[in-house]
Amino acid sequence: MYIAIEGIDTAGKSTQIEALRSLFPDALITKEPGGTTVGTEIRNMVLHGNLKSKTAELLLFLADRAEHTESVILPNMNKLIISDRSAVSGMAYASVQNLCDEPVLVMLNRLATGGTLPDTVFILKLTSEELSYRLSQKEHDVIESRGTEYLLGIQDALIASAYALGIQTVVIDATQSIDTITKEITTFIKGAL
Ligand SMILES: Nc1ncnc2c1ncn2[C@@H]1O[C@H](COP(=O)(O)OP(=O)(O)OP(=O)(O)O)[C@@H](O)[C@H]1O
Ligand SMILES: Cc1cn([C@H]2C[C@H](O)[C@@H](COP(=O)(O)O)O2)c(=O)[nH]c1=O
Repeated sequence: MYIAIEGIDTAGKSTQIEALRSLFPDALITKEPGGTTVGTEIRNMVLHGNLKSKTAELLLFLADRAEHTESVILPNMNKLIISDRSAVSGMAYASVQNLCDEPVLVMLNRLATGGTLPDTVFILKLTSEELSYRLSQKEHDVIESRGTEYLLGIQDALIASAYALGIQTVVIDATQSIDTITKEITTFIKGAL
């Protein structure tokens, strides 16, 4: 089973992934962008570089996804795969840039993944207040520096994108305690395994 934890920046994805790592020791834990050696370079280029072109940004995330699918996801399809982000983020973050229509984004993400998409995504949903607070507690990368309103728009787009890709979606209130969220995700995974 292939699942992804989704949510806007600071929603609590990495925190949940670390909890799931100890609860599911045999699972393959990975992430996008940066789940491969090449992907780490792409991640640095996009998030900490000086890209001018939004189209180049989209294509680099797609390149990361193609490399990640071929070298991490496909060889481990016999395991429980838990990924921090997926094509759902790819669709959602790109959709607010107005570079191309939704069907084109679906097509590009299907090309990058060869159609291998998560079986289920868990979308951690933040309130505006909690997002502002969590962002105020950290240094911002290129995308986080685009601000709260921008990220809240992406949060809506995450749900729409999972639907457009036909992926089963569980939306979780990310302002709940860390343990409550972990239990919600764990109960679902155990029921599906
Ligand atoms: N349920 C929670 N309640 C309160 N604080 C939380 C919760 N989950 C995570 N946090 C805190 O919010 C911050 C962001 O969490 P985390 O790094 O897990 O988010 P993320 O979604 O992986 O972020 P990013 O996408 O920016 O890497 C951290 O300081 C973390 O301790
Ligand atoms: C996969 C993907 C990600 N992004 C954005 C989302 C975040 O702002 C960063 C990744 O940072 P994180 O610490 O791993 O959350 O990149 C994007 O714009 N497009 C994508 O396809």
